[in-house]
Amino acid sequence: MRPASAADAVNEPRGPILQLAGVTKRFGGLVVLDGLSLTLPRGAMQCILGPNGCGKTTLFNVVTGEFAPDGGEVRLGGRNVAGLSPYRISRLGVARKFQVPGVYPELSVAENIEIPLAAGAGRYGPLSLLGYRPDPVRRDRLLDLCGLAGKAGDKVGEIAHGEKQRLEIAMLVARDAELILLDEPTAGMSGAETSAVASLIRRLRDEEGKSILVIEHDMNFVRQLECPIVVMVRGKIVAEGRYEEVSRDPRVIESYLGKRH
Ligand SMILES: Nc1ncnc2c1ncn2[C@@H]1O[C@H](COP(=O)(O)OP(=O)(O)OP(=O)(O)O)[C@@H](O)[C@H]1O
Repeated sequence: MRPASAADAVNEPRGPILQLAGVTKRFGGLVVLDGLSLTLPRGAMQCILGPNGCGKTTLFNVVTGEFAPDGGEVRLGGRNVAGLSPYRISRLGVARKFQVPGVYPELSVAENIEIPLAAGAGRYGPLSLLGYRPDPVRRDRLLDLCGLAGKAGDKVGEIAHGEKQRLEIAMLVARDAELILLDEPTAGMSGAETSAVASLIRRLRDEEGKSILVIEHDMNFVRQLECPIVVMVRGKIVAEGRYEEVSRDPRVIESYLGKRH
C-alpha cells in the first residue's frame, strides 16, 4: 500500500482540478499576474491566448511552483499549493512541457516511454518501485496515441521535430500526470505536424481523461483544439469563450488575426 500523500488531494474526484483565485505575481515594481482567476474542470482542456509578455509563462510557473505567488490561491484538486516546491507539485500529478522537446535522443522511441512509466510508478517514493513491472501494453497504447507505434525501435535523435514533440507529450502521460501544461507545443511545426499534435491532445482529454492547459499563439492550432479559450491581457483574464466567440474579440483580432480579419 502506498503511503497517504498529498496526491490524494488531486485524486479527489469532485471539483475542478485547478483553480486560481486572485493570484498576484510581481517582479520588483512589475505586476505580471494581477489578481488572476481561472478554473479548469477535471478532464477538461483550456487554451490560454495572450500577447507577448502578458504573463502566460509566469502563470505556468506559479502553477508548477517555480514561483510562489505574492497573493491569492492556487488550488490543485481543492488543496492550496501556493508556495509548495516544484517537485512536490510534480508529485501531485502536474506535468509541464516546454517549447523545446525534452526527450532522450540516444534512446529508442519505446525506451523514451518506458522511462517515465517507471518514474510514474515511483511517484510515491522509492519503495513503491519495488513491485514495479514493465507494462508493455500501456507502453504500446502510448506509442499508438502519439502515432509512433511504427517507430518504436527508432533512435529518437533521428525522428522528425514534430514526432519528438508528440513523443514528449506521451511521456508526460506515461508518468501518470493528471494535469498537463503545454507551452506552445507546435512552435516551429508544419501544418500537418500541427494537426497531428492537435489530434493527440484531444485524444488525451477524450480517451485518457487528462486535464490540459495549453499556451498557444497559432490560431489555426487553437481552432483545431476545439476547447474553451481564455484571453489574457496584462496579467488578467479579460475574455473567455469558444473559438468562434473569442476570434471576434477585438483584442484577439488585433494580436493574432490581423486587422483585416
Ligand atoms: N524571473 C523574472 N524576473 C523578472 N521579470 C520577469 C521574470 N519572468 C518574467 N518576467 C517578466 O514578466 C513579464 C511576463 O513574462 P511572461 O514570460 O510570463 O510572458 P508571456 O505572456 O509568457 O510572454 P511570451 O508570449 O513572449 O512567452 C515580462 O515582462 C517578463 O519580462
